Amino acid sequence: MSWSDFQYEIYLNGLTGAVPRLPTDLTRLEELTARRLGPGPVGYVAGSAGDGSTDRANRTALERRRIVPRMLRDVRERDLSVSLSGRPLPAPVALAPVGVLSILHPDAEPAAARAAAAHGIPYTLSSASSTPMEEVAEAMGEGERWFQLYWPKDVEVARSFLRRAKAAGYTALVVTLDTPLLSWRPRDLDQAYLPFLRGVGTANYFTDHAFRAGLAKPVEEDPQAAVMHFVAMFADPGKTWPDLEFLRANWDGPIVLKGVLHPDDARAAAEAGMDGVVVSNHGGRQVAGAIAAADALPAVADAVGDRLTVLFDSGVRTGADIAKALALGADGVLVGRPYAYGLALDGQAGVDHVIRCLLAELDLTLALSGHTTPSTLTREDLTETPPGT
Ligand SMILES: Cc1cc2nc3c(=O)[nH]c(=O)nc-3n(C[C@H](O)[C@H](O)[C@H](O)COP(=O)(O)O)c2cc1C
Ligand SMILES: O=C(O)C(=O)c1ccccc1
Repeated sequence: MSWSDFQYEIYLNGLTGAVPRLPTDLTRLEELTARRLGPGPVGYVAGSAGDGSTDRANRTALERRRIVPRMLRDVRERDLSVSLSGRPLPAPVALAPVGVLSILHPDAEPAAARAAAAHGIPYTLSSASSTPMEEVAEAMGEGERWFQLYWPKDVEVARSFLRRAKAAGYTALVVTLDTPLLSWRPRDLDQAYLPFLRGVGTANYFTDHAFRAGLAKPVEEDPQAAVMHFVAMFADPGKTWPDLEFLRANWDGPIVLKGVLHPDDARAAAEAGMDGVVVSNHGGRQVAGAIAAADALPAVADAVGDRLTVLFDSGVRTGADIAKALALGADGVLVGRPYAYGLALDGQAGVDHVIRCLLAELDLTLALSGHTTPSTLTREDLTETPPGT
C-alpha cells in the first residue's frame, strides 16, 4: 500500500461520477470554512497576530524555496516511514495541538484523534481542548498519544496534568513555550471573541481536582469565576530555563519544546535534557513580525539536529511543503489549520481527507523529485529565490 493509492481511488470513484467531498488543494479549505462558520470561530482559527505579516511570511518562506527534481533514479518502491526519538512512525507528519475544536465541529478532538489513529499518525492533544484528555486518549487507540502542555502557574495543576496524562497513556509531552501570554489578535479583538470566555477549551481544567481546589465555589455554581481563574493561570510568563528541571523530574517520557526559533534556545533545550524542539511561530499567531518558521529552521537544525528531534510547523499546506521542511533539516512536521478546517467541513472524514491528501502528495513529490524516502532530502534539493522576487 502506498500513500498515493488515494490518487487512483479518487480517479476510480470518478468513473461513477463521484468527486471528493472536499478539495484536494488544501489551501482552499479556509475559504470554504469561512462560508460555513460564523465570523467569530473562523476569525479565531484563520486569524493570527497583529497585521498578519508572520502568517503570510510563513507561506512565503516555504514558497520561496523550490525543489529541484532529479531524474532516472528508480522510484518504484517508496517508504515514508521515519523514526523519531527511536519511535517508528508511518510518515514524518503529526497533527499539531489545536485547542477549542468544538467551536468548529461538535465531534471535536475525539474525531481528529480517531482520524489520525486510523493512519498511525500522532495526534497532539491541546491542554486547552474542549474534551477531557482521558476521553481523547481512548479515541487515540494504541499508537502514539501526544499531550501538549500549557505550563500552568499553579504547580499543583501542572503536576496533576502530568500525572493524568501519564495515567491516560500519553507517550510524549509537547511543551509550548511561545504562549506565556495570548498575543495581540485584531480579528478576535474586533469581534470581542475569545472561546474560553464562553467556556470552551477548559475541559481539562474544569475536570481537574487541583484546579477545582483553587476555586472559591464549585465550577457549576460560578462558571464565570472558573473561567476567569483559567485565564489567569493557564500559562505562566514567569518561567525560565532552569524551570525545565520540574518537567524532567515529573515526566519520564520524551519532552519536546514547541515554539523554538533561535538556535541558542535549541541548544539550551538540549542542555536541559529535552528530546526535541518544534521550530514554530505558532502559525504566526504570537509575534507579528517574527521570523518565518521555515527561515528559522536551517539554523536550528544545524545547531541541534544531531542531538535532538527537530520538528517543524507553521505554514504547511501541501505535501511539497512537507518535503521542503524535511530538506531544510526537519525530522517531521506538524500540521495545524488544515486539519482544523477539515474537521469544520466534514468532521472525522474531513480530517481523514486532509491527512490522505498531504501524504499522497508528499509521496508523489518525493517520487517525482527522485527520492524514495524522506531521509535522502537535503538542502541540495532546494533552491532559494531571494525575498521580493
Ligand atoms: C485555532 C488554533 C488553536 C491553537 N491552539 C494551540 C494550542 O492549544 N496549543 C499549542 O501549542 N498550539 C496551538 N496552536 C498552534 C498550532 O499548534 C500550530 O503551531 C500552528 O497552527 C501551525 O501553523 P499552521 O496552522 O500554519 O499549520 C493553535 C493554532 C490554531 C490555528
Ligand atoms: O489560540 C491559540 O493559538 C492557542 O494557542 C490557544 C491558547 C489558549 C487556549 C487555546 C488555544
